[in-house]
Amino acid sequence: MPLMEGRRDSRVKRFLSKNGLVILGFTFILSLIALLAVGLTQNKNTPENFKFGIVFDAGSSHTTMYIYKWSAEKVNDTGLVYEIEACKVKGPGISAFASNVQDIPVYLSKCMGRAKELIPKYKHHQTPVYLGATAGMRLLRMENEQSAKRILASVTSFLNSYPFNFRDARIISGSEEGAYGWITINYLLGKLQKKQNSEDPSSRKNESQETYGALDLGGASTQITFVPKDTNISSPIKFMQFRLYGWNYTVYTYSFLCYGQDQALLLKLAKDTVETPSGTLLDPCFHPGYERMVDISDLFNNVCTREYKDLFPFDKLRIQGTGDFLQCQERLHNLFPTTYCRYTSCTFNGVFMPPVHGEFGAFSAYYYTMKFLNLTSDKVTSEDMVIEKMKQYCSRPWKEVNTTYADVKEKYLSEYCFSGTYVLTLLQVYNFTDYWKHIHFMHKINDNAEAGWTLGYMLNLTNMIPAELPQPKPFSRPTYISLMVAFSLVLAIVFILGSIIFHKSSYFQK
Ligand SMILES: Nc1ccn([C@@H]2O[C@H](COP(=O)(O)OP(=O)(O)OP(=O)(O)O)[C@@H](O)[C@H]2O)c(=O)n1
Ligand SMILES: [Ca+2]
Repeated sequence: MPLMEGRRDSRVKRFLSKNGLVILGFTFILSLIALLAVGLTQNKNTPENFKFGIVFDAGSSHTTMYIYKWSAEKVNDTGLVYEIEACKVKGPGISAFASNVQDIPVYLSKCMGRAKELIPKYKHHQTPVYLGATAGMRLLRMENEQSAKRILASVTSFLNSYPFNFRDARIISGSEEGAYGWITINYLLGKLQKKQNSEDPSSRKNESQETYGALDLGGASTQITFVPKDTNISSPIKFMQFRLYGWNYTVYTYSFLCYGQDQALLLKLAKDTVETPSGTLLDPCFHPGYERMVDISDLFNNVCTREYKDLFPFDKLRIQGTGDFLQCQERLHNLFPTTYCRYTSCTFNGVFMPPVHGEFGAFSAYYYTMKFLNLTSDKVTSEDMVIEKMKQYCSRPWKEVNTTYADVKEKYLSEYCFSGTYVLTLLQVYNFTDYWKHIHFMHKINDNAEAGWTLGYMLNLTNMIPAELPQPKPFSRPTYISLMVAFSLVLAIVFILGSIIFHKSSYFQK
């Protein structure tokens, strides 16, 4: 019996040494293939999952609806958000609806219809909708808080009736407007994510100065925002602190209410009327031959001009253009009192501002005006070049200008002499005189999105800009896959070679 058992044992051993290794090897290779398949499937490119966001910019002169689109997988990277639509709402700014709030649904419905068309239906419920109102509504709130509330309530109930994820409709502050504009342009210019490549902490200071300052000019207010050279100076205005992608920023921002283009023109006309009360105003800021009638009640029935209100023996003002840039500029300088300053440095009206520093992006009405005047090119490197152009442009007869640019809206066209002079004067007051080449007039940045506060607002509210740098993965996906394949192959080859050697040696031993 023991002999029989011994023989069976050795047969089993032989079977195992002959076929066992083959079975094991086969199983091993199958496992490797499975491992690779799982790795590759897990890491393969799935179709991109896009997200959308809607922001209404309810400005003083008009409302625009922006739709942004980005990849859900790359949510914390930067420069990946695209503006896919800028729908201009037909009509004035929302503050003009104080006495006819019932018309707000009709006013906003066309652009909301566009949003429904452009965003896939199954994404509607997760698409956030925000409306931010700026200086026009700030002024209305100062004049009549109830009216401002009624307008926002009507906007809220209308936007809520859509299948989107409506978040809120509110008046944003001037500092928010300035800060979000600064975030937008630096995000789009790649100034924030560029830091990811820097590993040298000593370069932190220089790098933080690399951001662009932001200059925004609207119809009713204007903002200036930048990282000052010296952030340790004592400031009566709290600097804003941001931590973005692992870096700290100390940012100065100020919003001048009533110093947007439209309100500044009213301010100028009101001051002129008070200083030389006459039914006819010879105005150097309009082209020779241009005429416009303005109601005195409209001119002074306004938060920005009411301090000049007086009794006049006429109720209409006739404006007659004389087209003289230098005289226009002299008049505009009167809007910016600079003599009084309690701090180390000021802009105007005694407002603290550190000296301007770094490169600046100038957008909205800065851009519209300078674009029309053909002054946005980088070849315009000095203020003198702008002055020469303005002298010549303002002196052109209105008739000639009107026929040359027949396709430009008359409201805009008639005011480009004024607004060009205003832009130049405002920048002089900010002290950009010897700094002109550092101003970059911009509209759409890198074909991604328009410069303005809306994108920064949405990035912030959807937490798309992390405070800390996302931890980079040790290997990129192609490297990871190649390494997996290479090591699996090496393992397989070693195993096959090993089993052949083992098999042969046990055969010879027999
Ligand atoms: N092609 C254009 C478009 C606008 N404008 C002028 O630009 C100013 C409005 O600029 P905008 O940035 O649209 O202002 P709002 O956002 O409406 O105003 P705010 O930011 O002050 O609320 C107005 O004076 C308008 O006449 C212009 O000159 N040319
Ligand atoms: Ca604006």
